[in-house]
Amino acid sequence: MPLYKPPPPRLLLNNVSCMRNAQTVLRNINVTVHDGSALVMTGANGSGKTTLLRMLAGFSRPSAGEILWDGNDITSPGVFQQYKLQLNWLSLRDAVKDKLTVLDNVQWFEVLEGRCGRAKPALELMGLGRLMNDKARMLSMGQRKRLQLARLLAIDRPIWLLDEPSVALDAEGVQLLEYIISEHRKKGGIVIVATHLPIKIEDAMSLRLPQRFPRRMTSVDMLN
Ligand SMILES: Nc1ncnc2c1ncn2[C@@H]1O[C@H](COP(=O)(O)OP(=O)(O)OP(=O)(O)O)[C@@H](O)[C@H]1O
Repeated sequence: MPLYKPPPPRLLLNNVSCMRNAQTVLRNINVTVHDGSALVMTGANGSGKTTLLRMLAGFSRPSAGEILWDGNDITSPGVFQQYKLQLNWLSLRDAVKDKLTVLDNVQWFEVLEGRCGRAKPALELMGLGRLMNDKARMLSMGQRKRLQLARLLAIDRPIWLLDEPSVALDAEGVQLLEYIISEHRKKGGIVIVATHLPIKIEDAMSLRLPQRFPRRMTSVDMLN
């Protein structure tokens, strides 16, 4: 009788390490991520959160170890072309085009994705409905972040890589972020977040990256 072989995890970080300028930024990271799960990365400034997200996005390669998607190394050329279509990337650099309207800023990405009809509902959900026809340069920092989140919804890819997604959001914005993350996971989506600020994500795995250098006394310690 053939033995049942469970499917590989959607993502597997297998002993991933990263060197930058001859220094180790990340050492032997092991994480297993299945559909519908969330991973929250925390750690001091410079501990490597963005570096790990960038490797997951395929912008850079691990110096040792491997990142597997459905059991395949994401850096293999044939695999990477498929893998990158699974990703939705949100970073502090917002890639918002100031000269375009708020709606065009979302629809443009939607069209590139070969989709239509999601931009308006996504902007409404993120509370930007009445600003849709304004130029994006009119938006505040928090509104720009909401626009980025509307893009995630309009593009609707399964793996979300979010670098500091709650920065600049007000309390309602953070609740909306938590809501869309929860809804995405219900559909089997994966969410990987790097954050310094608390975000409520149910049953999330947590990865606290260690401080890279021995901590020196700062003026904050002296004040305390
Ligand atoms: N392209 C690069 N070349 C050299 N060093 C780099 C490069 N990118 C990042 N680093 C270094 O790698 C370390 C980790 O940076 P990273 O941005 O991943 O940290 P982080 O945990 O996201 O920090 P923060 O909380 O400040 O956002 C830092 O010391 C940084 O200087």
